[in-house]
Amino acid sequence: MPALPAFAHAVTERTRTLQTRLCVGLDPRADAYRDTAHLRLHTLDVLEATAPFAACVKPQLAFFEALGLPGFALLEEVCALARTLGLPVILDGKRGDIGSTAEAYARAWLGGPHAGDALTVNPFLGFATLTPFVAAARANGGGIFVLVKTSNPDQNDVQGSGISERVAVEVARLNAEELEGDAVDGEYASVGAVVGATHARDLATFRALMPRALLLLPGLGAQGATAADLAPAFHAGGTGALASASRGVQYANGLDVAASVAAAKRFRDELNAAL
Ligand SMILES: O=c1ccn([C@@H]2O[C@H](COP(=O)(O)O)[C@@H](O)[C@H]2O)c(=O)[nH]1
Repeated sequence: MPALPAFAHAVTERTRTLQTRLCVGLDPRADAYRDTAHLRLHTLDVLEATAPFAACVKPQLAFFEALGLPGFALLEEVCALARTLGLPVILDGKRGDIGSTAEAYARAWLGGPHAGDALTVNPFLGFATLTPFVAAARANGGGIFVLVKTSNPDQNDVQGSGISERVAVEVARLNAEELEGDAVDGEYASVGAVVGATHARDLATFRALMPRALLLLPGLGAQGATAADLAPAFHAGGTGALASASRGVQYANGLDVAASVAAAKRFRDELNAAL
């Protein structure tokens, strides 16, 4: 059997060791701060203070890109601090394009100077768009999370009528190709899937369709999803999924970092209680 992908293994180990299934999202919005220096300090503070309750961290690239060069510098700092804290980094960029451009995105975000351990990927251009991302993830011991069924209510406009299920089957195919042989409980391949925590009734279906995929479940907190509904996304032993909250942690009570810590701890505890 090939070596376990480092990203999936690291997340699963951290889940087991720290007993947390929470992914802390960082969406540093410029209008919440006096200036970029203030944004930088608060974002790094939130990351450091909430790390003990987190299985991983998910910076939303849009908020860093919106800051221009200082945003890229901050992203590097976030990734470096996360590594120091032992936190795997999922970059939420939702990239995807025709082959040559997808290759450049994959080089940039899964191997370049601002690289994370994993990246969210949009399959809308067709499954071939996934190829460079899958190759980069496998080569670097990283991961990707393919958008299967996003958390927003209007996803159905595009993802309904069986589209999400088709993408899920492709994710499962890629993972079966990677991890040959019988499934071993608690082992996951490089290709994960985004399934909104807001779709509680569909979680069991997507869990079954993609047995070797880590599921990233955004929508906890601000979008109304609650930890109590998420048990079907997990395997026995409580592995296989990461529930993500961004505003609900970073801005739990304005810019009060103690409130961010309390929120992260509460989400962690609620997720554990739901299993
Ligand atoms: O289906 C998806 C995929 C990604 N997101 C991103 O997650 C966070 C959610 O923020 P909250 O403050 O926890 O609502 C944000 O960066 C989204 O772009 C998502 O919401 N849904």
